Amino acid sequence: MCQSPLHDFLKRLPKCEHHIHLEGALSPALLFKLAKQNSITLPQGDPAFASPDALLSRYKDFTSLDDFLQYYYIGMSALIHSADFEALAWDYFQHASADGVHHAEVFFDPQAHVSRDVSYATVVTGFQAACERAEKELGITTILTACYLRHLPVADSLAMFHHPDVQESYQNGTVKGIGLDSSELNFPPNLFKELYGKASERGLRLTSHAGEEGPVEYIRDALDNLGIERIDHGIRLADDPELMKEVAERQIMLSVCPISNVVLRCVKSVKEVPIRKFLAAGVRFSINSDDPAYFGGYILDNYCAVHEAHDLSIKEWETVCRAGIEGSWCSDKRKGEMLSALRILLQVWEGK
Ligand SMILES: Nc1ncnc2[nH]cnc12
Ligand SMILES: [Zn+2]
Repeated sequence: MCQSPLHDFLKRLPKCEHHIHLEGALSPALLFKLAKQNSITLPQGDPAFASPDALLSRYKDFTSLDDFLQYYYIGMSALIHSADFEALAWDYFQHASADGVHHAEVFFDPQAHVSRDVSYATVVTGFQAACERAEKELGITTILTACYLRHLPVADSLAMFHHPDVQESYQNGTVKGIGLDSSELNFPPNLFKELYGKASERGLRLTSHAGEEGPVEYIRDALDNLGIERIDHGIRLADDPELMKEVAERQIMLSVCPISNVVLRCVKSVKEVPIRKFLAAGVRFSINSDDPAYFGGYILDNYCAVHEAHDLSIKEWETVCRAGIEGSWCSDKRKGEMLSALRILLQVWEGK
């Protein structure tokens, strides 16, 4: 818990999370439990896999995005049955609820499972069950977004997109958007122009990681060639004031992940995340956890870290919270409910 007098206020803000990879919510404890249940052998040669505690310690030492990703993909090897995916997502939703999340737009990586012979239907059935439970038991509304892996050949992403089960999930609305993730450097967004064109024709929501480890030119590329309506991370946007102005004018939201940026060494500290530049330029952004089980912080930890580093006023927190609600892909009715919750919180807080 942070020491700020605003901790309770930050916790009670009606938060929307837009950047959380469900596979990144796999704690070492759950990973080891599922690996045992499913008779999966974890890498013997790496001392990090000696125990859940050893793995947690290794997570404190990531040197780059790719260094993290090797553990992220190994971790997934423990996920086999629908019930495993459901347990994973349910674990995340419970954390999210405790942190004051009202609406969560969650990523998953279909290619990383299908390549291990775990079917798309198995993955989606499990995640969807947890989403339904989150709405019923925790009042959290959800949207599932399928991310495509940019380190794999483009043809793989197209084959996945056209798979009948994937098309069915887009048709019936179980999965509403697509994203692009994994290793960023040397995999510019324009490689995936055809994929995004097809997704746009299908009426899907479009987002992409850009400007995390990669340069600001990848953000321009993703906007121009993929037609994205949201930018995941996007911290390099501050390197190009003209583009920053355009993103602000077009009301394109960034899903910023401050603790992730520090842990993966994209910045030296949360102070270096350009929160104040974005606020000054009118760039809309939300604050998110990315891969909470790997980076040691869920969404509220990220809010607290931003507060500690940038000392936002109540008015500025209102701006951030409102941008997150308005930039969500849920219905206007749902946005209205969250905006009322924000209004009520602000009234109560002013009266204190
Ligand atoms: N931070 C991140 N960047 C790119 N791909 C990811 N997949 C999971 N987390 C990621
Ligand atoms: Zn991410």
